[in-house]
Amino acid sequence: MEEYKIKTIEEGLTKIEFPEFDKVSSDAPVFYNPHMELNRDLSILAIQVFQKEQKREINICDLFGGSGIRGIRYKNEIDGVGEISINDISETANHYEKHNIKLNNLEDIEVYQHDASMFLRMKRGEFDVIDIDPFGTPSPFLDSSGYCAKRNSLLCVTATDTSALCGTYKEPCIRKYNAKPYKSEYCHETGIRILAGFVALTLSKYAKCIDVKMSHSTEHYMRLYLEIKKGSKRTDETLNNIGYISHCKNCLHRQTSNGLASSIDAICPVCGEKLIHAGPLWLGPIQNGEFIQKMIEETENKKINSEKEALKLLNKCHDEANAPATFFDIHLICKTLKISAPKFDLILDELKKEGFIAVKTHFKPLGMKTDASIENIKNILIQLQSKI
Ligand SMILES: C[S@@+](CC[C@H](N)C(=O)[O-])C[C@H]1O[C@@H](n2cnc3c(N)ncnc32)[C@H](O)[C@@H]1O
Ligand SMILES: [Zn+2]
Repeated sequence: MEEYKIKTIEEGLTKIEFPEFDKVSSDAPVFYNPHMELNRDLSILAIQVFQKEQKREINICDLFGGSGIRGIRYKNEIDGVGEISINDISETANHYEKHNIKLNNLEDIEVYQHDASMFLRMKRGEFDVIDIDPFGTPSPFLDSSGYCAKRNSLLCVTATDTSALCGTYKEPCIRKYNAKPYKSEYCHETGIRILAGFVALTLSKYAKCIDVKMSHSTEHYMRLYLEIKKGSKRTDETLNNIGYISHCKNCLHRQTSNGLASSIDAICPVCGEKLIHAGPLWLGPIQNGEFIQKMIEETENKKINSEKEALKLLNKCHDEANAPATFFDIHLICKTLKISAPKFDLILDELKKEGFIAVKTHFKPLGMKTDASIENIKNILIQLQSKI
């Protein structure tokens, strides 16, 4: 093994060492990204909540180990964990994973060197939690995850190819997720829904289906926490959540249509312009309020460095749980109306007074989720503007 200058970091209760590098990149001898600490902290909360709900010891697979930080933190910081399997295709990564297990005095962690898909194929039904954290897209590993995942298990999925999911260019999204994206003001939500839809469709061939417990889009990545259920009838039912979002870029109206091959309106019912479609994607819930509330409460029991940021995100995701798909960008609507934006909280209050759901979203600082129509929203903005 080559001699490297070693860097030591601490996350939660865990200490990790790996070869120092100048820039976070897949070229580093062993990959470590400090910007993913929030992702790892939230994973600890989500897996702990899952373990408590299951009321049993859980075995976890850290499929793309890198320095081993996830698997090692999961063993060190989550109660009720049995065996951990850390896998990575890189021999250097394996070396540091073993080193870091010793550094933290841990037992019941095995290190493997396999291609991720091969590993999942070999270990069918052995894991209660599978954590997929690859470079870029998780797409090539989802089929074997579907094959491996057992009934009532948790699948945690990271995607860092956000430009594909958000539709900066549509071809990569079609290639990787077999879905057409659209780069609207709410494209990060469309991206999460495309990812969830692709997982649901991929797993369905194994008669497995998803129940989204929590999801978020943060900085350069998206993350999903999915409880996996089994059964063909159940899977058929959840596939009713697959559909399309249609958007009018003239008046900003949007609508959803469930079903893979259902008929979709071509023309905006508000202004008569042509609608643009994104999908197939997941139109079912992408936040579970009860699960997220338990994650919020779990922060009391854990030492996480990102606590403030984690709580801010979790509270917003919690409030989004009962809101409909997509959100409105207040600045963009005001721009089309050629008025200045009233205070955000005033807009939310006014919509709520009129009986609508109106909440902020973690996706965008001035994003608003509501069941009000674009016409309702515009009327309220004009009324509030006239009072300024
Ligand atoms: C994004 S890093 C993992 C980071 C780690 N989970 C963390 O939180 O720090 C991706 C890792 O996957 C490994 N890898 C790449 N292709 C793989 C494959 N086909 N099968 C298994 N591991 C792979 C790389 O060696 C790298 O360590
Ligand atoms: Zn329109």
